[in-house]
Amino acid sequence: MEVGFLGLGIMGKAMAANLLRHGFRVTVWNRTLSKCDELVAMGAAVGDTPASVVAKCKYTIAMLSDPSAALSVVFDKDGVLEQIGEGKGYVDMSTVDAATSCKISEAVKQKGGAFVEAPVSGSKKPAEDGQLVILAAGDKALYDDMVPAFDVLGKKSFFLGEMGNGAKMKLVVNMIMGSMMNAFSEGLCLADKSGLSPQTLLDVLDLGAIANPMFKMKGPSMLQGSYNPAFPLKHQQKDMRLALSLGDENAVSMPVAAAANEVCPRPPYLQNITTKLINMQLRTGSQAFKKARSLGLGDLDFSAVHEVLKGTGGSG
Ligand SMILES: NC(=O)C1=CN([C@@H]2O[C@H](COP(=O)(O)OP(=O)(O)OC[C@H]3O[C@@H](n4cnc5c(N)ncnc54)[C@H](OP(=O)(O)O)[C@@H]3O)[C@@H](O)[C@H]2O)C=CC1
Ligand SMILES: O=CC(=O)O
Repeated sequence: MEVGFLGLGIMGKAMAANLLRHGFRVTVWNRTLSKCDELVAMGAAVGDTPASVVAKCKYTIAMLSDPSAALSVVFDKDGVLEQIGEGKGYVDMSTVDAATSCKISEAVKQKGGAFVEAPVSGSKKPAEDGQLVILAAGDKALYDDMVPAFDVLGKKSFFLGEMGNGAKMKLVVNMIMGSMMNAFSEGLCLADKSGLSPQTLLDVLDLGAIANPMFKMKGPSMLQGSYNPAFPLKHQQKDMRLALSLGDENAVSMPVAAAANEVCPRPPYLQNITTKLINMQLRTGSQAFKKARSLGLGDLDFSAVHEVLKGTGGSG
């Protein structure tokens, strides 16, 4: 099977390499073209532009940073839309909001092509190991065509129905993950400040009902203040922002997610007012992931939010 692959960041590079290792013929493109070299050494071909990749390949996958990148690669000059058409499929695996997926879907369909959104759960290591969880929605026939590729990239694919459901599911998952990371970081700080060994806390957590791969993998490096990026903090902050916006759209109050993002001590005059007002303050106020980005930590792993929560990153 031949596929195009647009976007060779942390995830895209690992995913394209995996496809190559499993015998797929892959044509890659990346905005910074030099990042294609490693894939070429593994046997990939290179396209000069997204349009040229789509012209060559029946199926093209994208793995890009955010909604603006996803839209740019489709709609800008030399973009996907210039060559998509009858008999071709486009699969965007980036984490974006449902509105972005729907906009791309409509444009691709108008040109006669098929579109599937397929964001993934799982980070750099699962991408390298083909252990992602794929959250797809949209054109079912294209989804079925892509199953051989999804089987290489992931351990399980979900087809979630209408366009936008993949994006929404991914944002719900990452909203939970971002809140958990904040709670975890606070727990490490609390253990430390109250005279307990944070390492012993990790051991205790790992044996109990809330043991999970994220605590196990990130905990030891957080204790060392080491944040080599697997999932960049700037992307987690984007996901919190998009998830909170999804909450707003659906009138779902999410005080935990909002509070987990918050870093400013609440001023006393706000402490006794209604939950609704507090939520407004949290959503418009300084937030932990935002604060971390503003301190220049956006390219580190998202666990670097720990620096803000423990105060060394300079809390607001
Ligand atoms: N890392 C992770 O653990 C996971 C990430 N995700 C999601 O997957 C997506 C990719 O993540 P990841 O690989 O970590 O991100 P990276 O930041 O490592 O890579 C981002 C990619 O997007 C490209 N890009 C950014 N802006 C533009 C633009 N305007 N036009 C064209 N290309 C652009 C970059 O190109 P260039 O090299 O030129 O900068 C790069 O190829 C994100 O949506 C993220 O939220 C999902 C699950 C896990
Ligand atoms: O989006 C990030 C992940 O780890 O999943």
